[in-house]
Amino acid sequence: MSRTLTVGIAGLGAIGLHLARALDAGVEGLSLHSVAARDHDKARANLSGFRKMPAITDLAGLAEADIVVEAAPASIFEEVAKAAIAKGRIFVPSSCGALLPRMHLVEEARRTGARIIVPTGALLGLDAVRAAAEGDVASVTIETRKPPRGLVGAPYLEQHKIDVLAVTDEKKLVFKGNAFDAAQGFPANVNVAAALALAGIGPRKTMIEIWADPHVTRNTHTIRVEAASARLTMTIENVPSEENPRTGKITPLSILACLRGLTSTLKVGS
Ligand SMILES: NC(=O)C1=CN([C@@H]2O[C@H](COP(=O)(O)OP(=O)(O)OC[C@H]3O[C@@H](n4cnc5c(N)ncnc54)[C@H](OP(=O)(O)O)[C@@H]3O)[C@@H](O)[C@H]2O)C=CC1
Ligand SMILES: O=C([O-])CC(=O)C(=O)O
Repeated sequence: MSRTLTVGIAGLGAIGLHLARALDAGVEGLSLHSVAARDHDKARANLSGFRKMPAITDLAGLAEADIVVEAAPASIFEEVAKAAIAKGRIFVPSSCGALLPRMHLVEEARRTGARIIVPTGALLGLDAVRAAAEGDVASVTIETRKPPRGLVGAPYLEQHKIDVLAVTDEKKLVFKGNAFDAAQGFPANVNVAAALALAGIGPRKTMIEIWADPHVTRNTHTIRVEAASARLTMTIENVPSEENPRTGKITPLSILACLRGLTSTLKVGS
């Protein structure tokens, strides 16, 4: 019989709170152990209806759990990651764009026996991309189209004085480049490109276009892969979450599915 794995969650926002609720409702093989939040009073209020109250801890305290899920702003990614990896835990990052310039954490995990498991998150088809990348891949591209409010606040837009809220008529290409640069310029908007890059041919070769599109209501991502084994064209249209329009509602569900796969007897997909 496999044992129950405990879960700690950093951040109780669009991803973290939904995931915490799902775990509290009961998932075989998993138990919610602790959460870290910026505002503990708000966290206590959010957790008040829970069947079993998790500990409210600081970021380092999360590493007492077997699995640490990071669901917080990218700015605190390293603190969460380092503590979990130092203790040899399973680290599941949401802000996976923040992993790209910190690949030394993978080396550190190798040393401590930790695992870093990047969930598919708001994207799709990473099983097929990983499979294709076991063979020869000529190109991987992603086109991201979001309602303008889903891009507000990105440092790249501020640096280039692009006011996405003024995009009300024609859709506008606001960024074209590689996934590494996109993750720096849009740390809260294109984690999907980082996950795709890690699944496939890496952040410098994975190319992305980001469009502010007033005609879409959903965060829409289209992946195209040209490989020796297959040609992939896949689109996901994510319903933005109420709490954070940058984040698709599918993201906490994807992380839950990922966590379930860590303990389930029957696992589907690679
Ligand atoms: N991999 C993927 O496919 C996706 C990744 N993401 C990424 O996941 C991350 C989380 O997204 P989302 O849940 O939408 O973000 P939210 O902004 O909704 O939630 C983040 C939470 O973190 C909390 N927080 C802020 N500072 C700290 C701190 N020092 N310690 C503990 N908690 C803190 C915030 O609290 P407060 O509100 O009180 O400040 C908030 O509750 C983001 O980096 C986002 O870009 C999002 C979508 C898809
Ligand atoms: O990748 C992200 O950070 C979020 C995103 O695009 C989505 O939720 O569709």
